[in-house]
Amino acid sequence: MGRFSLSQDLGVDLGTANTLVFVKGKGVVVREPTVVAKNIETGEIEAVGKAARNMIGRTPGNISVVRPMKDGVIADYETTAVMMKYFIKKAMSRRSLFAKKPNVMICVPSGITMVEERAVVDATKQAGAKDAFPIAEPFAAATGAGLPVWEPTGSMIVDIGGGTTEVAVISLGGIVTSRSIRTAGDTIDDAIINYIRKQYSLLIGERSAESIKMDIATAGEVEEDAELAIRGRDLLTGLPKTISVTSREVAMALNDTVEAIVKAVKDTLENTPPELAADIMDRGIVLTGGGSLLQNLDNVISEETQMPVFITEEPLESVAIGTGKSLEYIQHFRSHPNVSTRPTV
Ligand SMILES: Nc1ncnc2c1ncn2[C@@H]1O[C@H](COP(=O)(O)OP(=O)(O)OP(=O)(O)O)[C@@H](O)[C@H]1O
Repeated sequence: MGRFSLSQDLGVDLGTANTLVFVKGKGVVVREPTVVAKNIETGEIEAVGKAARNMIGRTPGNISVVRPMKDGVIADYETTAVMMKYFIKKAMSRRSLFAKKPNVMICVPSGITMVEERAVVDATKQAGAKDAFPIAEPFAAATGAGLPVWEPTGSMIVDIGGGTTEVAVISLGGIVTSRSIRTAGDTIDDAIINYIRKQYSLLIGERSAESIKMDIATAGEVEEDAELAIRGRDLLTGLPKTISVTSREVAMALNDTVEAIVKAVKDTLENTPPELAADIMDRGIVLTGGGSLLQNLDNVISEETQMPVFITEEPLESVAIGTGKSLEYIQHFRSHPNVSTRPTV
């Protein structure tokens, strides 16, 4: 198997919520929110990543904070390219900035269209890559989670990110069957915002919704009810107001979203050839992505599918690690169109 040996090749997880950069030989060196703050009047970039995220909902009129990725694909091309350039530069050591441009393995949702994939490849090159190699996100996630993706055994991965949930069964270096739905962490935040608006006539920001999700939200039945005070703007009086929400009511608000994720898993299992389904029964389903940290979601998936379910050790990093690791097998990918990696022209 031919190997790429350029030392500064990179793996990039260009996510809807977070962008991570993996440097060969070093591991994940950049973990930043996929957020950019722009000055609307001058068009200049004011902040990128964490600094920009801290500005969400707190900007004056001339600054706009944008999330250039939506549902796993590029929503704002120029901003994505500028942001990636910044992250790639940050990831590379100063010495290597003068060396050759890096090859970049970049993950894309498995349900991506050719046009959307082309945009990712072009943006990566615009950001400074010599060449860009797209890799299907669930394949990268499974590789990063340490599953035996190249072996003749069925591995099932469920990667729940910010914008997409990717479910795939992998065997012999290829995706045997998969589902990609645009329901994930962001959908949960939106469901929380909508619930609080309807129930309490209170408008809360996306960061408040995310803290509700991380602190008290649960999938399925709630055993121990928890409460959280939350601030927003009263839609009736227009004034700031604090209310208290419970995990039980939030769990109800999330029912549809959780159901959609469970359905994607079940649909994929239904399409899985019996031998591979037997392997998955033995080895279990592996969850990755930040969304897999929603409390009790692993148990709900396990109950609904009657399969063992495990959350990987570093759910937020699996895709980036897998993307980086896969750089070594680039030639292999070229002969596996199912993995979605093809050489770019
Ligand atoms: N403890 C937690 N509980 C629930 N959700 C969480 C937790 N931690 C992170 N998340 C959610 O995980 C999501 C981000 O996950 P991740 O970084 O894997 O996604 P991404 O790769 O950016 O998105 P995508 O793969 O869809 O493009 C966000 O929606 C975030 O709110």
